[in-house]
Parts: sequence; structure tokens; C-alpha cells
Amino acid sequence: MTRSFHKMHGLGNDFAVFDARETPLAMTPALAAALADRHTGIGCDQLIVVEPSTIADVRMRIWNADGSEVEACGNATRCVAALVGRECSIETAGGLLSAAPGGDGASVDMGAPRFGWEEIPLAYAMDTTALPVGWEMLEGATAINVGNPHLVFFVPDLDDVPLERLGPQIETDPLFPNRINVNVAQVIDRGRVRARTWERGAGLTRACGTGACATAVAAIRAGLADNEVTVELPGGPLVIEWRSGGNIRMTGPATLAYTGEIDLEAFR
Ligand SMILES: N[C@@H](CCC[C@H](N)C(=O)O)C(=O)O
Repeated sequence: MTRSFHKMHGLGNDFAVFDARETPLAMTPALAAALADRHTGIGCDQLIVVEPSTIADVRMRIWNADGSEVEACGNATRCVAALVGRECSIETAGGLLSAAPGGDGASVDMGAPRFGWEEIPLAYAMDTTALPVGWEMLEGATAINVGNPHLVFFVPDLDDVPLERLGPQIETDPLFPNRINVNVAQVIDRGRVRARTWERGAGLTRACGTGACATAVAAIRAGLADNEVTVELPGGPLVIEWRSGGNIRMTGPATLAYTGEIDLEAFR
């Protein structure tokens, strides 16, 4: 018995999306990791299951490539909005979101960022606007929860940062009890920021929607950028809007690569 899935991506951050609104699907961390494997599975950064919701139009569940279930995924939220095909509310473990498809993608209200050390979460109390710790050249990060936990390091030159080496070290530091997503960002001007992300549970990706949100919020809050910022990721740009005290709006593309069929029993 096979099950259909949609291979989708947002700026190259790719997903296997299972629509379980009518036929339930029992996902487990082990099955998610097996399906996400790029050699023996479908291959993706995150696996997404769209389910019915009692409080929203749909519920979106998210598993990283390593099988960990997580609270938020910005790029996948746009893909789910494109799949639903109309303005909709989306229940996630990180909060209730609202999204509207449009153009080649969607615009999403990602909710309000949180800055409290226990909301990130960090292991103990400290100033989250400039963490008093460092990992080699990466120091003074801002910690933000935008549904999921992020660090943002502003650096003079993005290309000088060995993120593939420092990313996993920071992700798994005991300071972060739930691990953390690691963003490095370079401010180009008040409307443009370049960024790269080491994603918790997935590694380096071509784009991270929540990473772009965290980066823009950190830049705006530090007075380095205006309220609308284009975050330029390796896979392309996302537009992020935020005002202090308000919700984050993220706008960008959502692409359907193909629809396939897979025998899930072969992966269990
Ligand atoms: N690619 C995503 C983020 C996916 C989850 C993240 N790796 C985590 O563990 O929190 C995005 O577009 O936001």
C-alpha cells in the first residue's frame, strides 16, 4: 500500500509533505529520519505532516531530518499555505499561525518573538540581547524564540565563518537544553541582511524561514535595520516585517517540485 507525498521547497529548504487531513498517518521519529535520508529515503531537510485541527484550519507537524519533532518551520508553513490554497490558520507546536497564499508563494503571520532566557530556552538566566559567551570568532549572540529557538550572530563577513564546524558545536552546547538553530548574519544596509543558518537537527540548509525571522528581528531590535528587511539566504531572499511589540510577517516563495508515491511499510 503506497502513500502519496508532495516534495516541496522554500528557497531550496526542502520538505516531504504528507497530507493526512483525510487519511491519518502514524509518523514516528525513526520513520521521519528514514524518509528524510538523502541516500535511501525521499531526502529532505524536514518532513511535514498536515493533519486536521480542532482549533485551526489545519495542523502542521514538523520533523527534522534527524527525526526530532520541532515546533516551527517558516519555509514549510508557506508550502502548507500553498497546498491549502486559500487564506488559512495553521496550528503548530510553536503557536497558531495565519497564512495567505499569493504570487509564487505565501505570506505568513509568524506570531510574536520571545526574548526571555527561559522562553528560548537557555539553561540559566542571562542577557539574551548579547549572550556573554562565545565560540571562537562567534560572540555576543542574540537569542530569540520565533516559535523555535534561534541564536543570531552579527559578523563583518559571512563567508569567513566556518559554520559547518561551529554550528554543530553551538547547537549541542549544554547552554541550550533543547538544542538551538544557529544563524550568522551580515548587515548590508538598513533594508538588507545576508544570513546563513546551521539548523538544529538538519545542518546547513539553503534557507531557514524562522532563521530569517530571527535575524531580521535581531537586526531591527538592535537598531541596525528598518522595520522591513530583505534577508538574503543562500537559496534566495525572504522579506520580513516586524515592529516592536508586534507579530512577524514573512513573505516568500513556496514551490511544488513533484508529487510521488512511497511504500511507508518498507521504512518502518
Ligand atoms: N527550515 C525551517 C526550520 C526547521 C526547524 C528547525 N531546524 C528547528 O529544529 O527548530 C524554517 O524554514 O524555519
